Amino acid sequence: MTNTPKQLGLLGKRTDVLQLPDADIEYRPGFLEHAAAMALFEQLLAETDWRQETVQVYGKSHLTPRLSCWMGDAGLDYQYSNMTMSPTPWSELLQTLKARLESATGDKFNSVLINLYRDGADSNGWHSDDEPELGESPVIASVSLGAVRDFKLRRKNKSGESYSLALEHGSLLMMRGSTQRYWQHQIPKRAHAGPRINLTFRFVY
Ligand SMILES: O=C(O)CCC(=O)C(=O)O
Ligand SMILES: [Fe+2]
Repeated sequence: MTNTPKQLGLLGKRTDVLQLPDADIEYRPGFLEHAAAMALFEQLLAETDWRQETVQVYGKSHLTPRLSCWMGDAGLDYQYSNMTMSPTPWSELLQTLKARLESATGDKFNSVLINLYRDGADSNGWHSDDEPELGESPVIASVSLGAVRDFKLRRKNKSGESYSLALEHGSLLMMRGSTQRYWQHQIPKRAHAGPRINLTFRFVY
């Protein structure tokens, strides 16, 4: 089944603003209607050119504990955890979702990193999306599909402040302003979790 723009129906009006210092984070559960989000998940799972990237950590090569695909406007190159990625051209499906996000948020995006967490053993370690190409105040729109996973936040300073949020199927998480400068985030492993797809729409300068 192919998603038409109409089938990518938006539902939720509820927005939770996380009250974290030096961060600007909003969570919108039910941003996508359940069935539309399910269809999007199935189509992305089947049609995405999934790859397992290699990263260098302290001079050693590691396979990332998830699959991913980088999609975006032609000519964009992007550094992510010491790897350079050239984007796959936009699919019609994700161009449609991008347009919906742009009208819902008022922001512009020219690329998306798609992650597949095959099961609860897949994860994403502590990081900030603070590469110079994302500008001073990166705006990141994160759409979650499939299994619920915990999104952990921790302050970069020594205050020990942290926060945990369950990212639900069909939800949208917006990160703006100084969030990446002062906070890190991660998706830890989780026992018995089913597959999950996450899309982080970004604007690369
Ligand atoms: O899977 C997620 O919700 C977060 C993904 C993420 O942080 C990233 O790709 O930079
Ligand atoms: Fe991230």
